[in-house]
Amino acid sequence: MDSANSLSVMTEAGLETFSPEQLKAMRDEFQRFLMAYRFGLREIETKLGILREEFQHTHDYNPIEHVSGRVKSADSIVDKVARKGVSPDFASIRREITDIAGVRVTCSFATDVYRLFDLLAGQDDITIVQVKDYIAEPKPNGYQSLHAIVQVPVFLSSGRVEVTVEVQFRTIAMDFWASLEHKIYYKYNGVVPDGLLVELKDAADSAAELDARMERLHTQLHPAPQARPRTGLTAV
Ligand SMILES: Nc1nc2c(ncn2[C@@H]2O[C@H](COP(=O)(O)OP(=O)(O)OP(=O)(O)O)[C@@H](O)[C@H]2O)c(=O)[nH]1
Ligand SMILES: Nc1ncnc2c1ncn2[C@@H]1O[C@H](COP(=O)(O)OP(=O)(O)OP(=O)(O)O)[C@@H](O)[C@H]1O
Repeated sequence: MDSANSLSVMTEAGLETFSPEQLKAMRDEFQRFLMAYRFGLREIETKLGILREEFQHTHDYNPIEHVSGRVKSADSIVDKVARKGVSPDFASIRREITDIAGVRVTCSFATDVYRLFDLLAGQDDITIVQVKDYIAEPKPNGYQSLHAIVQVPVFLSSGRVEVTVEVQFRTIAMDFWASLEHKIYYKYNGVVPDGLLVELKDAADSAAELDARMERLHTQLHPAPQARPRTGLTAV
């Protein structure tokens, strides 16, 4: 073994030494593991892009303000594996860490949040693993969003794999609040002073009120479409 380039690591089995070839194989396996998540992310982004474009064309209305996606960094995965006490093997990480690929869909109105969720969830290649509705039941700190853990098929040269993706649906106001709260949480290392927590909860309530007002105004501008007289024509 080329001891100059080998690496010794203390594992549960004791001190283990890895050769350069073994290290390269581990790196390749990790890259392949992450690659599937990149493809899964792309599939979901494509589905959302299609819904957005088709909705604009058919209804002259765009329910999506913004879509952002990310694959968790290696450091962030390692941190989360340690924090949650997940066994450090690919099968366990795949099963337990469900937000390695994540997409955030920002809509103008809460009705669009649910509409988008229904349109994505209703697609027959999408499997819904879990839904958390923090809009119907906000977190105690005021956080609101609709979270869905979904699986989407990706076709690799080795065959079909189901990739898990976390999709967060929220309004602009919810997103504004969440990004500020995230910054505050990190600035105070998770120990936010009580006064700030109260202000944040108050701001979340104001954001929810603003959402409700904007939705009411929007409904006046765009009343729910009336049923059209039947013409015998079928729209595609
Ligand atoms: N800013 C902000 N983001 C949140 C909050 N709660 C959840 N999120 C976001 O939503 C993600 C998943 O949250 P949950 O669906 O509640 O998942 P969980 O059960 O807490 O599991 P984790 O993925 O371990 O956080 C987080 O990684 C954040 O991106 C919150 O209070 N503030
Ligand atoms: N589903 C998602 N879609 C898009 N962006 C996300 C999603 N989840 C988190 N992010 C963003 O990705 C960035 C990196 O986050 P990271 O993956 O390190 O941690 P996290 O998911 O926020 O938290 P945790 O590791 O505790 O689950 C942050 O700016 C975060 O807001």
